[in-house]
Amino acid sequence: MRIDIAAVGRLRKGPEAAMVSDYLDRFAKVGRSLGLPPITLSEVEDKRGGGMAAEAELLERAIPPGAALVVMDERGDQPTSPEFARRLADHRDRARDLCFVIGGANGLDPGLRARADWQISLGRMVWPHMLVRVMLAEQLYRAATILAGSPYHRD
Ligand SMILES: C[S@@+](CC[C@H](N)C(=O)[O-])C[C@H]1O[C@@H](n2cnc3c(N)ncnc32)[C@H](O)[C@@H]1O
Repeated sequence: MRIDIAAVGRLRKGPEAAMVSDYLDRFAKVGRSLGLPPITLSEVEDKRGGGMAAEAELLERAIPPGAALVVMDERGDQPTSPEFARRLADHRDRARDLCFVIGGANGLDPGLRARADWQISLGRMVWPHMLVRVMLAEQLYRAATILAGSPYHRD
């Protein structure tokens, strides 16, 4: 199994980048004993201003073939953290690759959203995509701690 995050835009050095890196490191440490691989983050950038369609093409290239596609979108499902953890474990148990996709300032191409296996919302409000990276990385770490039975998550 592999787990990827494909995101539009380059995250410069700063607090968000530090938090993403910290949560992904923590995920890798906890995940090791759970059979969860370290997460790979790929950033895509369309410098020619081609909008959502051009970004979708770049994202498609970053999504590993055959991976279950999970798009982050405010219109999606709102799983609880334990439900999210179960879904992660389910993919691990079926050895299915997983790729989370985060759009840029324009949002995600409707075609990409339509072909997603799962659309996850972090609430109905729209968040800046850099914060969505932090929140997703934290939820992945939280999911790993739930699967490990550690007390980080409290219902
Ligand atoms: C600034 S938002 C783009 C908003 C854009 N106006 C739209 O209508 O989609 C950038 C990206 O962050 C993610 N995002 C923003 N808010 C979110 C939320 N509440 N839940 C899940 N993902 C969110 C989505 O992937 C979105 O494409």
